[in-house]
Amino acid sequence: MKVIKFGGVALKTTEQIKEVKHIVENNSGDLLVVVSAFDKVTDLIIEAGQNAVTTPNTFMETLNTITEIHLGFISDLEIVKVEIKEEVGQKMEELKSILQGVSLIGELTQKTLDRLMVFGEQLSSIILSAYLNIPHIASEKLIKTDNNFGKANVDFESSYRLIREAFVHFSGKAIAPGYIASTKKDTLTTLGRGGADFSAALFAAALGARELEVWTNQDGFMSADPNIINKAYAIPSMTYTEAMELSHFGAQVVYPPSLLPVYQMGIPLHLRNIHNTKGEGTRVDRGDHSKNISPVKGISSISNISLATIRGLGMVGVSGVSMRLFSAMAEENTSVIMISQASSENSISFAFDKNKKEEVKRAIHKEFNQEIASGSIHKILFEDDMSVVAIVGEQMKQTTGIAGKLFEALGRGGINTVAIAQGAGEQNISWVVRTPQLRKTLNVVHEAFFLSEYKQLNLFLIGMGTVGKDLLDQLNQQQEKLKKEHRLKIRLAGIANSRKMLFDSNGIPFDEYMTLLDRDGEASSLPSFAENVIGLNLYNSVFVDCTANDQVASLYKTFLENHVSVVAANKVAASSSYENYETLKSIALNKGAKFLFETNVGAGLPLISTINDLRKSGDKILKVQAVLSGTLNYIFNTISKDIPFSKTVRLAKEEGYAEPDPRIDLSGKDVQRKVVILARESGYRCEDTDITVEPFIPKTLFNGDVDSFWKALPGVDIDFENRRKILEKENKKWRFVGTFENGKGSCSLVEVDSQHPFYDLEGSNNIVLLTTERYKEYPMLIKGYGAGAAVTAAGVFADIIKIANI
Ligand SMILES: NC(=O)C1=CN([C@@H]2O[C@H](COP(=O)(O)OP(=O)(O)OC[C@H]3O[C@@H](n4cnc5c(N)ncnc54)[C@H](O)[C@@H]3O)[C@@H](O)[C@H]2O)C=CC1
Ligand SMILES: N[C@@H](CC=O)C(=O)O
Repeated sequence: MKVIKFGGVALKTTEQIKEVKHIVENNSGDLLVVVSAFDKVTDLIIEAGQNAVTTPNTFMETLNTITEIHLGFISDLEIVKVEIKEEVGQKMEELKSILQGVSLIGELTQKTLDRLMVFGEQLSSIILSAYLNIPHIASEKLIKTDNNFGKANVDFESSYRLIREAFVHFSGKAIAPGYIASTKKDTLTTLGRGGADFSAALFAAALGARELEVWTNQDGFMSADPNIINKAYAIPSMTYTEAMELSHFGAQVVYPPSLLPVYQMGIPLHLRNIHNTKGEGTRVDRGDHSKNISPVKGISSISNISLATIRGLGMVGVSGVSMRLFSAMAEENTSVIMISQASSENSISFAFDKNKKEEVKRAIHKEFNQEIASGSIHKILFEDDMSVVAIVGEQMKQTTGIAGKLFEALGRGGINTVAIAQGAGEQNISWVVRTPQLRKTLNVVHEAFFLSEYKQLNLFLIGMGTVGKDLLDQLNQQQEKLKKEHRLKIRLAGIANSRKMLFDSNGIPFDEYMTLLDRDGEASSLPSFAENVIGLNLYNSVFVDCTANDQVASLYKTFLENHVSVVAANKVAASSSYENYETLKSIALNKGAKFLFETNVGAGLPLISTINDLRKSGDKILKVQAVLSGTLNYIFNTISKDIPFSKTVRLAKEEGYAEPDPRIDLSGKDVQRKVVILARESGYRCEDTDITVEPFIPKTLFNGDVDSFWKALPGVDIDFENRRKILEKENKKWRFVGTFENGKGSCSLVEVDSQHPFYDLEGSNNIVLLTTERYKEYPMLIKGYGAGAAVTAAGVFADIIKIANI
């Protein structure tokens, strides 16, 4: 014998019902088909009952809809038996007269509601019996319950006996309505919403079925809620305990009480999807599932939860507090979904359905009246808009590090866990989060336990000039390699230039971003960019700043506070006031985000990271002497009798070395910023006023706007040429040198001879001499390209990858 159950969602359309017929016909051997009401019918019956109470006769409209649904199926399924139409007509008359009674009395008791609701399953089983051409069995006569109407408790012994007696000579196929039952005195009852699963499980258990197959519109138990996680997949197999745990914490695949009868009798449960009949579904049985790759089987979650916390020193060491609390909840018929109690016992928190808040309040105040009055319970706190999330798996108890991995992932995702619980059975860890963080929580945990094959970063980039564009090209070229060799996926979730911005949480293709930005982008606005980044709430979000803009730099604080890491090519933030620099660093630390700006000094050269590594290993930076401007070094290497100073500046701009506003380079400001950043990273509380700058061109050039600067610039060419000739004769070179010692420093143009370590410094190269306690006599030397699109973009890229920790 096999039992197959079809839920209402699998009985939604004529096509689905035709599929049901295939499934039934393809099952050879003895078969019992258990059915729910047709889709939506139970809800319509409840609606009709409620209408009957409030406004007499308005139920007729709903009743007509119910009639139409059933007659519609009879006609579409081409059921020609006249008796079926008559039987359905009779049932509808019966239903109507009960509704009229409800309307007259103006009251709808749970008992009467049960009386109404049985019609759904009765009608569907009558029609399907005719369509499938198999006999119909009256389940209500075989499943016996108490009179707890609405969700009656099953009398297993009597039910099993009656079912076995009814089937003693059975062979072939039959159909039975699910959900409905009756008391000892034959009063009709129901088994609770979803109870048709339960009926099927009772039949399967009583008859020792070889399998119970349940057809819904889902592929089975999923690794996480597929409405939230689009990468969720069906779990092929699991134990009864795992299924029970997942169901308890919100996985709505099978009605949880149904698991007990099949578990007790060891009957395999197979969950299938009517929309995917070829799919494997999920098998729940006593088999050994320990060979599964992940010890965590699935994640489930329940929203619409409230959390109550009771605090009081008077609870410490007092026995029976929990017992009293939960008995009080039981008296109010309130189910406690999760409990968390600190070992100090001075507080206990529990999660429950938010609709039960009044009952919970009443129960606490009634039970702990005296303790509240005496102050031994001093605080009762209710928090709404909560969700409970659980990871479930029987193998979790044999695996160390699950909790560590879970809470590390949550921490990195910036998710605050409000309460935590893990039973001694170690088959689940459940925790409470605020509902707005639920989506991110599920993503983070799903990735940590199920998709750890790939790590994903979500990038948001502002600035698509020299550096930004090159970065996007490099990301495009490297993406496959990163996926293959490092299991890292980089998703471009948002971009902006000064005109437009575009977001797509599924990823903007790296090779099409400009076309898409132009076509679909909205007007650029920094506050709205930040709102989008934070609103999207994607895990592993990274903001990348490839502008030189101070307004963009002012967004970092908000990003870091919201656990979005920041990678900045822009030097404004790290060289702003020490207070701001320190604040950003400490927010990043506290929020588990990263604030990285390696390219702020020496472009792609590993300067900041080297200084950090030296300091972490106990070294102390004593002095730094450096050439830090790619632009200036290029200018002083390029200037000649044929190429005047003003032209070298233009060339530096064209080469992509100069700042968007080249006056920042020529004024020495850019080098001053870099020295400030190096001093700070070396551990000194340095402000820009601690680093003096000696200008080498007249300050008047910096008055006015950039256009007037370009116009005035050739005015200094003759003076420069005269100075250059003398320098050439002396076989010297100009180097703009930045230096600091003990947190104080300077930037100035220095003439170096061929003996000087900075003499041979080609093109736009930078050089840095680090004198430390360990590198004292022979300072450490770092040298190489100090500006330019490719090397800077590569430096930004390296910072991004550091965030992924691969
Ligand atoms: N070019 C280089 O060699 C290096 C540059 N950097 C830094 O990288 C940053 C970018 O430099 P480049 O790419 O060379 O400059 P760029 O001028 O070529 O690009 C900057 C881009 O930012 C855009 N932008 C400015 N404000 C914006 C806003 N509010 N919203 C959207 N977009 C905005 C501009 O339209 C421009 O396209 C600068 O902070 C620079 O100091 C750092 C190391 C080396
Ligand atoms: N304008 C800068 C670019 C790098 O920081 C320079 O020329 O060094």
